[in-house]
Amino acid sequence: MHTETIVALSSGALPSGVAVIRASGAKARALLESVCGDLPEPRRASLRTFRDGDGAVIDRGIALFFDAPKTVTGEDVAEFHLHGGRAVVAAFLSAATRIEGVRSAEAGEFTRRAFENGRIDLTEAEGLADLLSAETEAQRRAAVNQASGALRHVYEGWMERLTRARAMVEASFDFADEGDVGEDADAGVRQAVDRLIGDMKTHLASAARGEILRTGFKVAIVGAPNAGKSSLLNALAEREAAIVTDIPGTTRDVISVTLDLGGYPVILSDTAGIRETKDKVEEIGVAKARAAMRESDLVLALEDPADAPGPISRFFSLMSMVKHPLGPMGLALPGQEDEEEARPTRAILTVRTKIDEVEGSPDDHRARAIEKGGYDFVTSVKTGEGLADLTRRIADLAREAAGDPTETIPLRQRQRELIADALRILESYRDEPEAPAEVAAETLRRASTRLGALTGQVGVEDLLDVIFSEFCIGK
Ligand SMILES: Nc1nc2c(c(=O)[nH]1)N(C=O)[C@@H](CNc1ccc(C(=O)N[C@@H](CCC(=O)O)C(=O)O)cc1)CN2
Ligand SMILES: Nc1nc2c(ncn2[C@@H]2O[C@H](COP(=O)(O)OP(=O)(O)OP(=O)(O)O)[C@@H](O)[C@H]2O)c(=O)[nH]1
Ligand SMILES: [Mg+2]
Repeated sequence: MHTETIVALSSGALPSGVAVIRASGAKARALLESVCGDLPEPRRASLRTFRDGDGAVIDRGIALFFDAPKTVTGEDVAEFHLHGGRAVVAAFLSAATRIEGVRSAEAGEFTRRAFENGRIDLTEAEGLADLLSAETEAQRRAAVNQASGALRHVYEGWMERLTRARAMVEASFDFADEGDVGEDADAGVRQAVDRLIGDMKTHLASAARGEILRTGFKVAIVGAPNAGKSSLLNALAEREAAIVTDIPGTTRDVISVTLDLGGYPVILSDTAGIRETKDKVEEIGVAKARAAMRESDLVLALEDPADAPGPISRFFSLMSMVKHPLGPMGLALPGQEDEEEARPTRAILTVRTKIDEVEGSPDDHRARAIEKGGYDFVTSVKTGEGLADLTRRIADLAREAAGDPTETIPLRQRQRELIADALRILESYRDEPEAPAEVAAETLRRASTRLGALTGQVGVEDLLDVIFSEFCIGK
């Protein structure tokens, strides 16, 4: 139990309509009594005049008292809803921290107390951090799922199964000279551990998809100089993010914008036109373009009507630059199956740009261009043709790659490493069936400390500072 009471502004930037100040700890009652003149009835919004230590009025607002232990932090909690002016909040915080035993909260300290008092586990705290930083609908849905205990449930289930297996191994010490009983128990434990290994592997594999919710679905726009790459980026981003000129070789650096497409975070990168060049700056740009292509989940290969090679030859020359290409049909190419840690979707879409420069009715030349070249899309930033279709396709691919946000698990590196560690240990148990029971018990114990660290049950003390500093002050 903490002796100090913490207080902070929990609502957003000032000025705001209403500012919410929270306090947590043993002095929450004293704070309420001092500021409001009385202790409001628990869990009822009460209108009060807030006064400082000298009795001067700070503001008139709503006060709330939540009595421990069934509160968000597990401690007594006070809330004050004030008018959201900078000076109002400053005066209130200064009056509050003048009370003995009350100090300003550090980043994430309310959540940390909730964790330390067992109100939430570490995966739920991490889910809350994700919820606060969620910018798209899919990110929000995944985060609220995790903050509500979806991962906790999975990891506690694993822990329970492992604990049962350990109990049986430890019990088998006593059966050492009773032959049959010990062997039956041993077979049961081995089967249980095998199943656990299988479930953990499935979990890690589906987490690889969820990672796209964290990093964004990466799309690289590539093509020859002047193909209309920067124009397309600007059109999709709906702002002038990249310089556009009629001079081939305008773009040198990779220019990225983050979009919300159908609720999925998409990072769209404009790159330098790829060509042989003697210009040192442009050459570096071309190298960066190739790197961006390799790191992307989707490549948009652009060609304008002046481009000679045509989409198919270009497609095949692009393939040699992409690490794990999937054809436009989503088929993996032979000998280039995804590595385990690689992202599931890699695709190339060919785009014919500047279709407005071609004579004829829009419908005619779309039909002609698709027939002639087999482009996936024909577009014009002048008329807007094809842009909505292209955007929809990118969003679809992002959704396919990331999976359903209520099921995908955007694991953190910390979690992935702990699971991989526990897996390695369990596999070493599996692979040494002749090991003495004492050794087996020790191996399983080591695996269980890794699983315990996932939910924060064990061995995370030095990690907590890192995890909770991710939050803002007041959370
Ligand atoms: N004004 C305000 N709004 C807020 C918060 C807050 O602290 N203050 N929250 C801050 O994050 C979130 C809500 N989270 C909360 C989670 C648990 C409890 C709580 O008191 N739980 C008890 C009692 C449940 C009950 O009475 O039904 C419990 O779970 O035992 C309160 C808020 C979002 N909105
Ligand atoms: N008519 C027409 N012109 C376009 C279209 N898209 C781009 N352009 C023009 O084509 C020229 C090149 O466009 P950019 O977007 O700078 O081309 P880029 O591929 O980024 O070129 P680099 O950065 O040099 O590789 C500019 O003059 C654009 O105005 C289009 O859809 N229709
Ligand atoms: Mg450009």
